[in-house]
Amino acid sequence: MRRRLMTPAFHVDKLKGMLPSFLTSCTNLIDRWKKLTSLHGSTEIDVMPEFHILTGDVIARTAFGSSYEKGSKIFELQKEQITLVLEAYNSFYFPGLRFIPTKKNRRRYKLDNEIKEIIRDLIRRKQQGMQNKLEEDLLSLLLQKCKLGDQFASHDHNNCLTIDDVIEECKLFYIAGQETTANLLTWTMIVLSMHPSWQKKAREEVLRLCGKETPGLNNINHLKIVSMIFNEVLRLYPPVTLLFRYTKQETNIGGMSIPAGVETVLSILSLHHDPKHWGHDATEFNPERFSEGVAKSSKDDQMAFYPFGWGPRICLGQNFAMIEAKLGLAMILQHFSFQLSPSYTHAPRQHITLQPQHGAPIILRCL
Ligand code: HEM
Repeated sequence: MRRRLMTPAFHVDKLKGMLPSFLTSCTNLIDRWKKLTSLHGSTEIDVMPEFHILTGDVIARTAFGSSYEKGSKIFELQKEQITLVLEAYNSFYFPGLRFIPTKKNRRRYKLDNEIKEIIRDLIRRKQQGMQNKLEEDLLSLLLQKCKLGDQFASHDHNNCLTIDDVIEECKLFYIAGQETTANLLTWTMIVLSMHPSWQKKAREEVLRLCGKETPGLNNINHLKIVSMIFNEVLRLYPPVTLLFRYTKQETNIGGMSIPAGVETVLSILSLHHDPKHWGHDATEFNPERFSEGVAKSSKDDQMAFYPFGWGPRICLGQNFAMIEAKLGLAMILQHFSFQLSPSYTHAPRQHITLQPQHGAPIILRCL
């Protein structure tokens, strides 16, 4: 039910309305990089944290509209919370530990309350503002789906979101949308630095379609080479490497019977690197394999490409992420050329998402 109510917020028409927010964040990134390169015409920079700033900024603006600064504060707190949760996950465990008021647990409760309080306050303000004019941000769109009656009730309603649902959705936008898209852009910069001929092809395409003008939805939709590159990066370095499914009832998959109550794991990473589907060059970067589209990309024409999952739980933010990534990369290619720093070490590691373990130091040159 939550998914059905959330889906319209990611409809292409709604994404069009969010374009100014995408462009503001991308322009801020380009301006920041221009300043950094202004003295010598070039500079070395770790692009991974840069893309975290970009994608966090995009989500804060698109999720919270005019209140994006408060939204950014939520994300900062959430980042701290995720770090604490991961620490707890990786440390010694005994039942009930999370209820003991240790220093870290107290900090986690405090963060949780603070986040919820800021979101409640944002919702209150939005609801007051919505009586005057409709905003196009995700929070406003979700609130239009809420018949909250008692504004701060958290009991279940039929066919609408409760205030607690809205809070959870706001948190999910950030968790699902920030790091994944930042990783896609980070790996793309790394791979295009390793393969300068593809960097050149991508830049030529962007300049042919957009010149030096700020790109819009019309021209980014025609970026074929850039799309092929993104697909190949998503195949080799999928930000989400595993999909989990729980069998509610006995299920048959490919002739194998799986009883109810079993947690199954699909390794997207293994599937994307399997020579059976991708041929002898499965581990190599070759965007040409996507030249006739995703459906014809694998050797045996069997669908073996699942960076956004599949089926009823497929990523809701897929179009959102691709618009953001295309705008960001197109603007970077318009303004900079780039190569890997000699200090770069290639070490992909899975840390929630697939990331370069030692960062992505890149030398940027202003064009
Ligand atoms: C390159 C970027 C991204 C990748 C690779 C990615 C990948 C995924 C994957 C693999 C899933 C799980 C699907 C499944 O279980 O079958 C997922 C779910 C989800 N993603 Fe994304 N995602 C990306 C960006 C985003 C963005 C930008 C947003 C929102 C702004 C977003 C929102 C969501 C949501 C809400 C779900 C949960 C859907 C549900 O449970 O029904 N994602 N994503």
